[in-house]
Amino acid sequence: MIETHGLTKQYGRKTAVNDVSFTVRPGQVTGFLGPNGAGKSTTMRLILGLDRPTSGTVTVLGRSYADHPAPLHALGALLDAKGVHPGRSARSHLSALAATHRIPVSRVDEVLEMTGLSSVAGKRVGGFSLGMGQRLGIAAAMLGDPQVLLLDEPVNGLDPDGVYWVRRLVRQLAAEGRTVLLSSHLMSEMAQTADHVIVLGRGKVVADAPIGEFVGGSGQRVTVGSPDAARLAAVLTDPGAHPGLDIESLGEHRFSVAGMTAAEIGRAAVEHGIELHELTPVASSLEDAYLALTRDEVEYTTPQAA
Ligand SMILES: Nc1ncnc2c1ncn2[C@@H]1O[C@H](COP(=O)(O)OP(=O)(O)OP(=O)(O)O)[C@@H](O)[C@H]1O
Repeated sequence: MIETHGLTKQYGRKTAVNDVSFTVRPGQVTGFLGPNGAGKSTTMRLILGLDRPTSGTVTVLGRSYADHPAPLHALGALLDAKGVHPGRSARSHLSALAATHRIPVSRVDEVLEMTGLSSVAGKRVGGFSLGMGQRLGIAAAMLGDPQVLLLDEPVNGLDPDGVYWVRRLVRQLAAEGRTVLLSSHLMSEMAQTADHVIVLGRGKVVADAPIGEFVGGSGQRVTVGSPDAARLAAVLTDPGAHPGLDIESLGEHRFSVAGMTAAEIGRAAVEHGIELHELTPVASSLEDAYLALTRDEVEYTTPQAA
């Protein structure tokens, strides 16, 4: 379990994390999302005691990370996969880490095996690919068999096989009752991995919900196709007819509607004698829900493509 209460971090005049309170529960994978600069890395550093909060508290298994007598057994973290001496071998890196906690060498071999690195255990880390470096970072996080895992962009640089492996690993760790906090910018991957999502925007929590609720809450859209699309759109948007309706054009003969069911649109078309060629409810994705929520929270925006 990770708990934050009123967690705030200021760097000079910049408030990177602003009064953030959340609980990351055991037995599930919690996705940690947010646009660039939203405060995810800062929050993770605060959880790990690598930075001191300006105010508020953060605990791991009921106490601050620094107060754990053997922190590697409480929390394993993957923050920056490049933070390893390049001249060392994977095995010597893990062995040095293990020695700080009197973790037996047999556990080093176990995590090398678990992460698929046994065959390259003696090779210099400097020659590792990004994906191998990520695997080594995950091996280090797993070394102390911790109850809590904090993984910042663990699939970054991994090939599809590696992405699948991380997904299965984190699902298994959660099924064992561990607490897993996982950040990623890959929404499709997150949708397949997380049970719960916490979304930050400009340093604040903008969503904290089970993934189904988060995706469902953004509402369903219906794609409508008609040779008389403009007239149908005009009927639907007739003032007062359907307040809160949102229509997006998808070309001359198609548009997308939020705020009405397919049945309601079909009925309106029949009532006005308008021919329909398509009426498709489209389940929104995690990506849709995320983009809708964070549209106003993005600190560094990209100009819209024309
Ligand atoms: N050491 C620092 N000094 C000054 N400002 C900082 C520092 N660390 C982070 N910031 C600022 O705090 C804000 C939050 O940054 P943070 O790295 O936590 O965001 P993030 O959500 O992890 O972003 P990304 O997805 O890009 O990794 C940003 O505006 C960043 O510029």
